[in-house]
Amino acid sequence: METILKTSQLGIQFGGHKAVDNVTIDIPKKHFKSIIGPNGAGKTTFFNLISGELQATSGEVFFKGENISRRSPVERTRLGLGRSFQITNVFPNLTVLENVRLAVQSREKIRFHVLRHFTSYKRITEGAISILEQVMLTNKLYMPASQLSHGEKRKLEIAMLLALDTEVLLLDEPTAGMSLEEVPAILDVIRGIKRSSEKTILLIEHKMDMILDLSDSIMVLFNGRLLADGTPQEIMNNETVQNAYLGGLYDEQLTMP
Ligand SMILES: Nc1ncnc2c1ncn2[C@@H]1O[C@H](COP(=O)(O)OP(=O)(O)OP(=O)(O)O)[C@@H](O)[C@H]1O
Repeated sequence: METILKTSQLGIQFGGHKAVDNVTIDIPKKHFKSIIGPNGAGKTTFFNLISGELQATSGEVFFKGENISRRSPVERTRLGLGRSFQITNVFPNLTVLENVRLAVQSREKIRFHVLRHFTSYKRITEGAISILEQVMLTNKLYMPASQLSHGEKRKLEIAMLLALDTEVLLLDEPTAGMSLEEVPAILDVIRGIKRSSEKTILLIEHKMDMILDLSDSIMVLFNGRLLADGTPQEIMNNETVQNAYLGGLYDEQLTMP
């Protein structure tokens, strides 16, 4: 399968600390890759280097063969790399539908570099509703965003990311801060996006059940370095990964209150 995203010896240093160190990966189109590793391993920093929030101090990022290492976050979004916090913030007093409609409108602006959009109100509303169907929020269309539960807010964030309609989605811990009861709903949403679309998805998560359920491949970061990259089966059976991360993770989960 054709490569859509590639990093080559990518790295960034903060002071003397290499937060991401020499990471080379190749992600095929329509692939689902999860990124795991202990706290502080460099996962979010790696996302920031891909999305352009941070400029690499070494190495390169390629999107569809083009070196995008010097491009801004907005330019990268325009090319097709979407990350949830790049989009307009959620407006708490606006309804769910109004928020997603604005996100659809902002896509038109990002795409066509224009300050005024000429797309019809009806088409934008229909687009927004179809995205809200995907994230299972159509029962909350007219609820102000501020009144949503935490889990529903994360669904709204995913909806606003989908509204950008980028080929690559970067999801950074979509279940963070959720109650255990809310997790299956987000899992269903992500599973649905994976099943029904042409998107390439990169997911940072700590919940191993979810990762194993969704991933085509998993990369493991440890101290900024790529410790392993392989199928879920290969990663689960990898002794180095077991020793460095998975063993500890399960101990942690077992001792959690
Ligand atoms: N802007 C920054 N300035 C200085 N240090 C930073 C900056 N961003 C990240 N770091 C450091 O880089 C390392 C990697 O952080 P990062 O947030 O990428 O880890 P992570 O794997 O996403 O962790 P977590 O699972 O806790 O979210 C950490 O030591 C962090 O303190």
